[in-house]
Order: sequence, then C-alpha cells, then structure tokens
Amino acid sequence: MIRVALPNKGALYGPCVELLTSCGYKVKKPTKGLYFEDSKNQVEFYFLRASDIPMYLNKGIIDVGVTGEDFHREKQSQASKMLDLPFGHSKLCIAAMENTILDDSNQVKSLRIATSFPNLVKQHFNSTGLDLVELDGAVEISISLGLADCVVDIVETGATLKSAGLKVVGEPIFTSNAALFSAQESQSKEDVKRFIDRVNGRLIALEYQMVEYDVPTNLLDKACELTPGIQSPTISQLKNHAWCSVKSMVKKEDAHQILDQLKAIGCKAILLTNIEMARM
Ligand SMILES: Nc1ncnc2c1ncn2[C@@H]1O[C@H](COP(=O)(O)OP(=O)(O)OP(=O)(O)O)[C@@H](O)[C@H]1O
Ligand SMILES: O=P(O)(O)OC[C@H]1O[C@H](OP(=O)(O)OP(=O)(O)O)[C@H](O)[C@@H]1O
Ligand SMILES: [Mg+2]
Repeated sequence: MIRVALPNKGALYGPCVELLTSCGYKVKKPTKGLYFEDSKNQVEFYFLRASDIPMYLNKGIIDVGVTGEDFHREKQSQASKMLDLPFGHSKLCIAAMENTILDDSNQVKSLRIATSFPNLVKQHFNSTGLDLVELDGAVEISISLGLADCVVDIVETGATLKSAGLKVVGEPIFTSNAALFSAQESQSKEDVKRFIDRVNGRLIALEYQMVEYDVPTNLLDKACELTPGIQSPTISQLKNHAWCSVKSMVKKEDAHQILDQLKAIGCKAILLTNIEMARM
C-alpha cells in the first residue's frame, strides 16, 4: 500500500480525481471523511488541504502528493517534483484597490500586505522587515475591511480581484501549476515508481495523438521526416508493394498541420486518433 495525498477541494480537486480515474484508480472522497482505499491498486488516498500536503510529504508520512508549486515553494518542502500536471495554472500577484496610485511595485514594501504566502512575499522583496498580515484565505476582502493596504494572492482569470474592486500591481511574483511530488524516502519504492509511471503515461496520452497513413514507397523518407515519432515510426508494407503504411505519435498541438502536410506530399487514408493511455 502506498499513501497518496490529494487536495480535498478547490481548483485542484476535480482535475486530480479525473486524472487518477483515467489512470485506472478508484478515487472517491467520502462525503464525511478524508480517506479512501483503492484496495485493487494498493493505494490509500488521503484528501488534505493543498497547503498542508508539503508538510506531510516532508515528514515522509505520505509517499506521493499533488499540490501547487506555490505551496511547495512557500512551505520550503524537501519533497521532489516528479511530474508537472496540466492544471492549477495560476499566478501570485500583488493587488491593491483600483483607485490606488502605485507607480512601482517596490512602493508596496512599505504597505501592510495581506497574504497566505508570507515566505514567497519575503523572498520576492528580499526583505524581512515587511508589514505582513498572514491569512488562510479570502485574502481579497482584507483591504476593504481595513486590515491591509494591498494583498498578494492567487490570480487565474482575475474575476475574484475584480469583484473585490482590486487591480493587479506590477508583474506576478510567482507562476504556479499543479505538480506531483514524492517524499524523499519514497522515491525508490517500486509501488511509488509504478504510480508515477501510470500518471506519466496518461499525461503523454493527453499530449500526443496517433497518426496513420498510406504513403507511396518513394515518398516514405519525406513522410517520416514529418512524423518521426518518439522512438521511430512503425512502417508496414501494403499488399500493393508501391505503398507503405506508417504509424507514428505526433504532438496534439501540431497534429492538424502535419495532416495537411502529409496530404500535400501525396499520402492517402490519413487517420488521427486519440491515445487513451501510454507506457514509455
Ligand atoms: N482559480 C484557480 N485556478 C487555478 N489554480 C488555482 C486557482 N485557485 C487556486 N489554485 C491553485 O490551487 C492550489 C490550491 O489553492 P487554494 O489554496 O485556493 O486551495 P483551496 O482548497 O481552495 O483552499 P483554501 O480554502 O485555503 O483556499 C494552489 O496551488 C493554487 O495555486
Ligand atoms: O482569478 P480567479 O479566476 O478569480 O481565481 C483566483 C481565485 O481562486 C482561488 O479561490 P478559490 O476558488 O479556491 O476560492 P477560495 O476563496 O475558497 O479559496 C484563489 O484563492 C483566488 O481567490
Ligand atoms: Mg482556495
């Protein structure tokens, strides 16, 4: 059995459950309770606060955990990042009331700053003498309540700041995404390696598609240049020896252009399919 920690709510919860379900894990947060055992796959899932997961990993209590890079850095975690995950993209931004005149984000140094990320703020301003107000959440309301003059908070679309009458000041102090981390002492466990390999397989499946096409044998090299694959394309001979069939993985973002190019050089029966899962 390995222990895996997932955020129990918020922006990372849904995407985490979806990712692990597509990897064949049974992930179900009980209505009351923070633990679920997937006995078939020998995994115990713990649903914890995203901000607490680095501490559990640091102490080696949990083998693997998903949280944001921002919390990993804020909590000065010793856990190792194993995989970047394609969700939880956000920025830590300085924000102040819309009518505030701040020409330079350095002026913020002398203001009362409310945040859930005190260490990242200190690191950013390279200063220990800041007037920091540490809050667990709902940071955006602290200015209108008179607790702070500005905030450093998570921004994705900017809707939360806007509805609180705030604007971003200067450049983001940190850019984050969700990631899968492993406790130092768990990295060599075979069960942990298998878990990470499965998740990585699904991430590759999401990033690539499979293209298959028929190509005249004299154009095979030219076509393979367009579809080199990861290792090498698979080539099969058609019954009509003047033609070959090629199968190759292509990056999803490039797939449609590659299909256009294959058609343009004379390939036929060009098919593009999604990949459900991979092991590389
Ligand atoms: N709107 C968002 N879009 C994308 N990622 C986000 C968003 N909000 C938060 N995150 C990311 O998700 C992680 C968890 O954030 P957050 O602290 O908001 O969790 P939460 O479960 O909502 O807890 P809390 O109740 O303390 O706010 C962080 O790493 C953060 O960067
Ligand atoms: O820029 P936006 O798209 O508005 O997203 C940013 C907001 O999302 C998160 O809040 P969350 O949804 O986790 O609610 P919370 O206040 O309960 O943490 C985060 O704490 C910000 O407040
Ligand atoms: Mg939140």
